Order: sequence, then C-alpha cells, then structure tokens
Amino acid sequence: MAKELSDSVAVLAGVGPKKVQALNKLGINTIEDLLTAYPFRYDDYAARKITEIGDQEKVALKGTVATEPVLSHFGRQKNRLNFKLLVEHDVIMVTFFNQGYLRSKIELGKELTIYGKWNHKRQSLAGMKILADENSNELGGVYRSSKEIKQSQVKKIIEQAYSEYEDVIVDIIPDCLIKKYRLLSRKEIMHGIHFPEDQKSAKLARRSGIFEEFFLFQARMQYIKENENINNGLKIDYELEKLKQFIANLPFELTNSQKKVVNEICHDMHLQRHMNRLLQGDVGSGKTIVAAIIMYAAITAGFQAALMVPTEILAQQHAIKLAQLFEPIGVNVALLTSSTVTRVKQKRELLSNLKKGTINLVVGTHALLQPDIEFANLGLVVTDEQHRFGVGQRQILREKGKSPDVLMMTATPIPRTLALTTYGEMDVSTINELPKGRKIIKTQWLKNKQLASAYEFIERKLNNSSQAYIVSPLIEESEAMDLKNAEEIFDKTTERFGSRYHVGLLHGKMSSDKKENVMTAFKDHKIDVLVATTVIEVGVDVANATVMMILDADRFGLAQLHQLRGRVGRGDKQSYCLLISDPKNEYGIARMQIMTETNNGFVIAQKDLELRGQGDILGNKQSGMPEFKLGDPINDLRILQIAKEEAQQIIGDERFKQKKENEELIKYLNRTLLGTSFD
Ligand SMILES: Nc1ncnc2c1ncn2[C@@H]1O[C@H](COP(=O)(O)OP(=O)(O)OP(=O)(O)O)[C@@H](O)[C@H]1O
Repeated sequence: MAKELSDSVAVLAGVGPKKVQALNKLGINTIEDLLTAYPFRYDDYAARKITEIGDQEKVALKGTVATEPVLSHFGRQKNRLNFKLLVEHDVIMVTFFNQGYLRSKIELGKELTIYGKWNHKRQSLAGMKILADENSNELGGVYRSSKEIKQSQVKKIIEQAYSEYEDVIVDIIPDCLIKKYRLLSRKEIMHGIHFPEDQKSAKLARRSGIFEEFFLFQARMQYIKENENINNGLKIDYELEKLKQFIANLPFELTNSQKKVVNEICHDMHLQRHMNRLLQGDVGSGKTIVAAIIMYAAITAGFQAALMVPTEILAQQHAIKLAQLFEPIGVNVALLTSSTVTRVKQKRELLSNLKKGTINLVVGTHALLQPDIEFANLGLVVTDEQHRFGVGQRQILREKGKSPDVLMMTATPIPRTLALTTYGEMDVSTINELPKGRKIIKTQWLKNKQLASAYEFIERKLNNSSQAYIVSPLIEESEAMDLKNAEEIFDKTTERFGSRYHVGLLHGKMSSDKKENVMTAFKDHKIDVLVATTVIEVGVDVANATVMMILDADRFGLAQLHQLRGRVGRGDKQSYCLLISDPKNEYGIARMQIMTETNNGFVIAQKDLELRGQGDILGNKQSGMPEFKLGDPINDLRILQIAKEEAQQIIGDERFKQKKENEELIKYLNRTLLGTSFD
C-alpha cells in the first residue's frame, strides 16, 4: 500500500501496541503527528570551554579519560560511576548515576565528549550521556515524553518515521506563498527542526515552520467559516414569553451586562445565519446563567442543546444546577461523561433518548464527541473554556446537528486584536460587571515561613462557619508528584485541624464517583477545608467558601491564579485569597504583585500578555490562546496576521477548488477537519 502521512504510527517497525498507546497519549496518532511533534528546546552538544560555563549549566565537555572508572554500588539498585577527565589543562571529576553500563565505554586515554550538568564549586560534571562522535557538533532536540515512553525512544521513532516517509512529504502551502515569503519546503522544515546542523539552520527552519503552522490553522478556521456560509445556519424561533417568565423566576435579577449579552445572543440565534460567538466575562460574572437562558431559548424553539465542559466535576456540577433550574418546567437534563457512558445499560438508554429527542439538554465532557452519540435535533452547542477543545473537536460536535449555533464561553479574556487574529471573525459578547453585592476579594502574598499564620487565619474563618480551599502546588512535569504533594498537604492539614474541622481531598486521579462525593460533601458543608489540585480550577461554585490558599503560587500563571481565586467571592461574604510563595525570579514576583493589586480579569489578561512578551512563558498553556507547537501568537503576532490575510484570500477565492496549486491544501483540510467536504 502506498505510504501516506495519515498512516497510523503503528505501521512503523518496532512500534508495538504499548508504544502506540504511549504516543497516542502524547497526542500522536499518525505519522504526520509524529513528524510535527517538534522538540520544545535543544541541548547544545558543541563542546565548551570550562572558563566560559556557569554553575549548573548543562554543557558538553570534550577531554581525555585520566583515571580508570570506579563503579560503586549503594542501596539496592543504585550505583555511581566516577572517573577523571582531562579537559585542556583542567582535570575534572565526572560522575554518572545509575548508568553503570557505561563503564565499558570509558577507557584510560580515550577521548570522549560528555554532556552533563556542571558544578562550578566542585569542578565536576554530573554526566547525562556520552555523545557519539557524529553528535558532537549538533543540537540535540528535546522532545515531550512521558512515564510510558522515554525521550530517547520518541526521538528514535521520529528518526525512523522521517527516513521511511521523507519521500511522501509534500508541500501543503500553495507554491505562490512559498515563493513570496521565501519559505523552506515542508520536508526541509521537518528536517531542519528535528535534525538541525546548528542554531542558525534550526532557526531558519522554525521560521518557515511557524508560518506553515499559522497558515494551516487560519486556513482551517477560514474553511469552517466558508462552509458555514454555504450550509447556512439555523433560525431559532424561540418563545419570548416563556423566556421572559424563566428569567423572572430566577432567584436574582440579571445584571445589566447579563441582560445585554442575552439580547445580543438571542438576536443572533434568531437570524438564519450561523452563530459563532464568544462570550467572555470575568470569573463569577454569571456566564453560566446566561448559557442556561439561551439554551432554554433553543429548547423553546424545539431544539436540543448541548453544553460541553472540560472536566467531569464541572459537568456534574452544571448538570445538577441545570436540572434544578429546568426540571420543574419540564425540560429534561442529562449528564454524559466518560464515566456515565461506561455503564452499559445507562449508556444505551441515554443514547436512545438523545436520538429520540426526549432529552432536551445534555451536559458533558469530551465524551460528547464519541461517534455513537447522535441527536434528534441539535440546535445549539455551548462550550465552556473553549481553548481546551481543539477546532477539530468543536467541528465534530457541530456536525452532530445540522450546523447548530455555537457559543463559546471563556473567563480568560484576551485582548480584542489578538482574539480576532487567533479565532477568526468570531462575534464577541462581553459581560463587564459582577453581580451586585460582590465584595472585592482581599488578596495577600505571604512567604512560606508565614504559612503557620496563614493556617491561623483560615482557622479563624472556619470558626465563623466559612469554608476554605487549599490548592497544592502545580507540578506540570509529573502527575505522580502532583498527587503526592496533594496527599502530603492533606495529611498536614488534617493534623493541623485535628477533630475540630473536616478536611477533604480532591484530585484528578480519583474516580468520578469519588470526586462527586467529595464535591457534594463540600457543598453541603460536611467538609470545611478542601485540599485540591488544580482540578477545581474552572467553574466550581460554592458560595460559602471564602478563603482560597494557593501553595507555591509562583508556579502558576496569572490566568490560572485568577481562575483559582475566582472560586471564592461567589456570594456576599467577604472573601480572601492567600498566595504562599517565595518566587524564584522577577516574573514570579511580578505575578504575585499583580494579583495583590487587581481583581479585574481583563487587566490581569493584559498584564499576562505583557509579561509573556518580556519572556515569562510559564503562563503559556494557561492563557486562553489556542496552543501552537511552534509559533507563539504574541511574539509571532506579525506572522500570524500575515498568515491570516493569506488564508482568507486563498480560501475565499471563488476558484479555490479548481486551482491545481491548492490540491494538497484541500486534501489537508479534508483530512484534518473530518467529514467536512466541499461538495
Ligand atoms: N445577576 C446575578 N445576581 C446574583 N447572583 C448571580 C447573578 N448571576 C449569577 N449569579 C450567581 O453568581 C455565581 C457565579 O455565577 P457563574 O457560576 O455563572 O459565573 P461564571 O461567570 O460562570 O464564573 P466562572 O467563570 O468562574 O465559572 C453563581 O452562584 C450564580 O448563581
């Protein structure tokens, strides 16, 4: 069979089911995914001079082995390999931990290049690897890896895929653009980024790669838009009186801002054209109720509505709330997450009811995207925190109805120019006020040594029958560490409060039943203090919780800190946020200061961008922007804009389909946007 980049990674020799699974977990399914799984940084393997390297720097040193290697064992499985290396005129000590098998490679008098971490005081190198001769002038790409698949394995598989498939790597971007912007070919980009000769060639390949990535992203957005225009949207003829009644029966009056956005969205849904709208509003500004109102509008017009959220906890919470709101008026609400659909009988019933249309509103996670889920008449899709779902995924959900209207909600506002560039011509509605009576959350930054007084503060609030959250530090690299940390903090907190208060624990690895039980207990005030990992980040809503303590707060980006803080201050009691941290750099300090100075999510988003512009990349994943592999929408904004203009021109061209030079682009769009076709 002819080789294609859409082949599964499983076709590669030596990549068995286990490796396939591990790669899939990293988001790599096809050869194309593999070839675009670019290194996130490079290790510089060019040999350096001792005089020019700093303490703890990772470097390659070239020298002659000056003593026989000594291998010593300690503990059960641990060992250490030591030897001296003459590097120009200096003799340094090299130590490899648990790599005893290297001993045979280290011969007295032999010249070796060793990559490792330099300790200036001890004049020693903690060895990481011995570089092969052909490596010694190269940049070594560092790839995303996991517990299941090692860095070196990922790298090897990429090398293998490249050598087997290099002949079928063709340019997707039309030739005219490649010429106009003097871009490298797709094959050169892949080669140059994975296997660069030096920094300069890596940079050059990246530049073209960024353009390609942005262009393809914009082409997809543009294509979806064109397609929507062709298909036309739904006209949602809602019953105004019912809607008014529903709003009048809410336990509170809508804020002016909420009223304004409800009007905007209803107007848009009522039009024949397809709705593609972003609803942004600060944490706690009451977006959920707006979503409920407009979903009800769609339901009164005889359609089904779906609400898609990023976590199970959130799905459960919304389902409970929406059921309370809707069941009294005869609207059926269902919950669909991967744990509800594992129970066979329940699943069958649920699917059949969705298909029959007896369920009016379904709340769910990614599980809503499964192919066996069909709707009778899906008219509106609302997604919460849109950046967590890819464009492709939203497209799938949309195809489950006849081009239902779409509303995306986000609490991480991004400045308008950037929103337009990254999300295409989406319409934007903004809630710019908080419900009446909300008090500003008082935020304080404390050092780790002040932790005891923070606990005292929490206890005083608990004495007043309030509740508190304690968020354990984020450890991005390791889920296992994340969990261990949360458990330790849970133990300490339990000990600290003794039998006086109940402490609960919530983390991502718990089964969803357990999570639900803990959340319900916290809501019902059977738990006073909830120790949690960032699973509580979005949308959790318990008005009686008034203290949020975040440990090692400098590990979080601004957007995420603001989200976490937004879990308190949701009722009319005074709320507090305690940031515990000893930041390690100026950006960490800046983040703490910004958090104590403002409660306004729009200001925070702007500051986040400014810091990122200066090189603070911690917040990268958390900033509400679509994730790119190579490009950065802020630092490479100019390229993004150009890519967008070009994509608009090319896709918008009446003769787009007929032009030979667009052939590969059309193929690409069809294979990445599943199921959608031009005809
Ligand atoms: N107009 C209002 N007056 C009083 N309370 C309101 C109003 N609108 C919403 N609320 C309440 O405020 C709380 C926060 O609202 P909601 O959960 O909808 O906020 P959100 O914008 O979705 O926030 P987040 O982004 O944090 O999830 C909820 O308990 C909700 O019932």
